[in-house]
Amino acid sequence: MTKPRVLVSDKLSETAVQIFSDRGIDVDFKPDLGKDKDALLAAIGDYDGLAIRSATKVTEKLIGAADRLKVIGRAGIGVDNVDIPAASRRGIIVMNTPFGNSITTAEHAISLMLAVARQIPAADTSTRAGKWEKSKFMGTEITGKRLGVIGCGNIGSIVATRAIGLKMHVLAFDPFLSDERARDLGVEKVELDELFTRSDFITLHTPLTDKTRNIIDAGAIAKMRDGVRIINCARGGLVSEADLAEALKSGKVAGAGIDVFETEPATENPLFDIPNVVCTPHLGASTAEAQENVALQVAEQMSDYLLRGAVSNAINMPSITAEEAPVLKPFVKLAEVLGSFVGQVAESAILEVEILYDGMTANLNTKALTSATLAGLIRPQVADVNMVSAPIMVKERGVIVSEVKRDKSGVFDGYIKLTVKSANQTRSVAGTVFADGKPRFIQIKGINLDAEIGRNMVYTTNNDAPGIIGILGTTFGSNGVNIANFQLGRNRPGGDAIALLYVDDPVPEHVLNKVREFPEILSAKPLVFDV
Ligand SMILES: NC(=O)C1=CN([C@@H]2O[C@H](COP(=O)(O)OP(=O)(O)OC[C@H]3O[C@@H](n4cnc5c(N)ncnc54)[C@H](O)[C@@H]3O)[C@@H](O)[C@H]2O)C=CC1
Ligand SMILES: O=C(O)C(=O)COP(=O)(O)O
Repeated sequence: MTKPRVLVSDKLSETAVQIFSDRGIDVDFKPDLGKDKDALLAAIGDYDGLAIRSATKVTEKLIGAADRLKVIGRAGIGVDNVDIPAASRRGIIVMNTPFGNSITTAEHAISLMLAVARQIPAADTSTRAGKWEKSKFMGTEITGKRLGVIGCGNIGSIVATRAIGLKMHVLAFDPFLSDERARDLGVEKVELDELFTRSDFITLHTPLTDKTRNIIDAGAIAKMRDGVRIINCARGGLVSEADLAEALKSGKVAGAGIDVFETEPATENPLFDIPNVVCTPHLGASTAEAQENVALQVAEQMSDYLLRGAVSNAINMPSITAEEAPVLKPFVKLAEVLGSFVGQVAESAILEVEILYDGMTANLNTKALTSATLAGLIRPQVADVNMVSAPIMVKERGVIVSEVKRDKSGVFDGYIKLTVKSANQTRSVAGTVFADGKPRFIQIKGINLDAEIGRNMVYTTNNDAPGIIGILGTTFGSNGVNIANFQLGRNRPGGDAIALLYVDDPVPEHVLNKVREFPEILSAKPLVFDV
């Protein structure tokens, strides 16, 4: 295996570089490259992995030039700077480090809240200027005040518990916050409008999505208490800067603590000229501790993926642990082969896919196996597809996918059965992995068999009549096609029958046509499997 190559294009701790090198990965540490779009575009084609923070914008254009890229690792939480659908379509895994900087960011939100409440930056500047303006900087106490937390996930809940420690009453709005979790945290769960109308301070901790963009705008501010203070340590774009600036000028909003901006780096901004606004340059995650955490974690995760196929904290792919990866590998192969079989024989548009996990296969990572099945299924139509891109591509095509799990029901410890409904037919194929670690077909069209899977195969459907073995054996043999393995099956004597032949080399079309001339042979298809 050639050594994977990783580019670090943002200011990550050098711990990341050390870890990549120690794990045997070639690493280029170019912390300023992320800011230079053109240089990054020119360089990206040489790398298998890209490690970033928020300064590198991973656009569709960049992904289009990333011919070798397999993984993007975000040393941090927010991945709104990565075009995830574009990465998924190209089969590139996007992973983040969901906990490494959350305490640090929560602490920054609390710091900004206190700094705004007591106008510490302005008081500092004034004092250093020799003004001693004691009465100008009258503050507000936070004890007993209501803090509204919008988004009560990792960071929001840390902020909430810290604020409770500071004797604040916390109101939380988060559509995914359960009553039980709210009780455990000691917060009052409320709807957004109630949070707006009752809070003295409001802090934002949601990701930036189409739903959360401008969650605080003029309309939201109008519902708030006069003199409310707003803290944004999550993402610029959650708060309309123009509307906030107006509300600060009118006095409706008494102060704001802003770490993140609609456009970053923010060198000019409508908020900069307004007093009672405390600004920091996206420092939420910037502590030595957090930066060590996220650098270490992202480098370990990316190395595990590039070297061992383990997937953790991926946004666009189910997790696969390093221990699980080798166990799962033959079943991933089996799943791909099952999908590939149907994908190669299907003649009309696929409408529905059902994957049945029987016995021990139901206890494996079926999400990953389903992704592999889908990749095999659509690879005959879209060559450049893998476990990351297959689910999104299948979804884009409107195909309904379902998974069924059940206890062991037959002679095998477990097997996978794929049933695919297309416009004019329903097809099914089942397989398992034998003790030798190799996948086998055990059923096709409901007909039992035990077929070894080779790279080149021929699949025929035929009438159950005498002489089929002779027809296939003689026609192939007289045309120089060597058969490695031959499997026959039928649903009942004289009924539907199939044959599956594992051949040494691809069978030329003119030889298949000769086979097709026999009236007993209903169809003959060449198949290729990546085994
Ligand atoms: N300033 C900085 O340097 C940093 C900023 N961040 C930002 O903080 C954000 C939150 O991080 P975590 O708490 O770790 O994420 P998380 O995923 O644990 O929590 C986000 C919460 O927001 C909730 N949410 C989603 N849509 C919502 C909506 N419409 N209204 C209310 N709640 C909604 C989710 O249910 C979830 O509980 C990140 O997405 C990132 O953008 C994160 C780290 C550092
Ligand atoms: O982790 C996040 O979401 C952050 O916003 C931190 O950003 P940064 O890594 O400091 O550029």
